[in-house]
Amino acid sequence: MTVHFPEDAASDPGAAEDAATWRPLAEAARELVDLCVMSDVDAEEVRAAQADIEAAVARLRKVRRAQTMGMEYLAAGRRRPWGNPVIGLRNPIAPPLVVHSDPSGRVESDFHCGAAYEGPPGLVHGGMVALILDQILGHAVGAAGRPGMTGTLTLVYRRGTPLGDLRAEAWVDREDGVKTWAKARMIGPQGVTCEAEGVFILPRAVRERLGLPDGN
Ligand SMILES: CC(C)(COP(=O)(O)OP(=O)(O)OC[C@H]1O[C@@H](n2cnc3c(N)ncnc32)[C@H](O)[C@@H]1OP(=O)(O)O)[C@@H](O)C(=O)NCCC(=O)NCCSC(=O)Cc1ccccc1
Repeated sequence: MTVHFPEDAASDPGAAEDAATWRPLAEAARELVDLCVMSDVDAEEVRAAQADIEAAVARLRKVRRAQTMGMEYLAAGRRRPWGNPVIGLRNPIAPPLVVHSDPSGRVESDFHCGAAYEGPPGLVHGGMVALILDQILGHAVGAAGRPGMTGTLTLVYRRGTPLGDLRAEAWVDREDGVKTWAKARMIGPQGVTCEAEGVFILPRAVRERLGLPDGN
């Protein structure tokens, strides 16, 4: 089974222009998220900032899309994962990761997790670690031409993942019929912090739509 879905740039000619408009907004909002946690200004400054944010929100909500970006672009046969919470360039809660991949399914990303992702003091929340590893496992199977949904995700937290600069790596381990196993690891300054394995399956409904025989 080899399935390739259209890549953003090739099938989405307006993407660069739209990204130039929206990316800076998300970057500003990301810094805002960080400062909601880290700022130490006085109460008067906080209230003034709140009024500024409310003014920006009033501008942005003048026009709201009818459905999410994922759904809208899927209907047009394209992909624009800009709302994705790990890689989405329009999503302020995404670090965001820039993921590099090759056709064998090896993927890697160097990224930064700041104070907004803190779980235990000084450490990245374990759910965030799982989120990031799940995402890059998905990239690995997709890059290898075997995209799918996570069926089972297994995580082993070896040591705490410190906030700051991090690296995530993933690769395809094996495949059997419609199932693909991929492995991933999170790496901090002291080495591997978490190892993950995912079983990815292209849902039956999609297999049937694409005319893919089960088990091949
Ligand atoms: C699609 C599936 C997982 C499986 O359904 P169907 O296609 O109907 O399965 P079918 O019954 O045809 O069995 C076929 C074979 O598979 C086996 N098998 C079955 N289930 C499991 C299992 N759970 N785990 C392991 N194996 C399982 C089953 O035994 C059989 O094996 P066999 O051939 O006999 O050896 C469905 O339950 C589902 O949609 N779950 C929700 C998934 C979801 O929401 N995930 C989170 C969102 S994704 C995300 O966020 C990450 C991401 C980020 C970026 C990019 C990409 C991804």
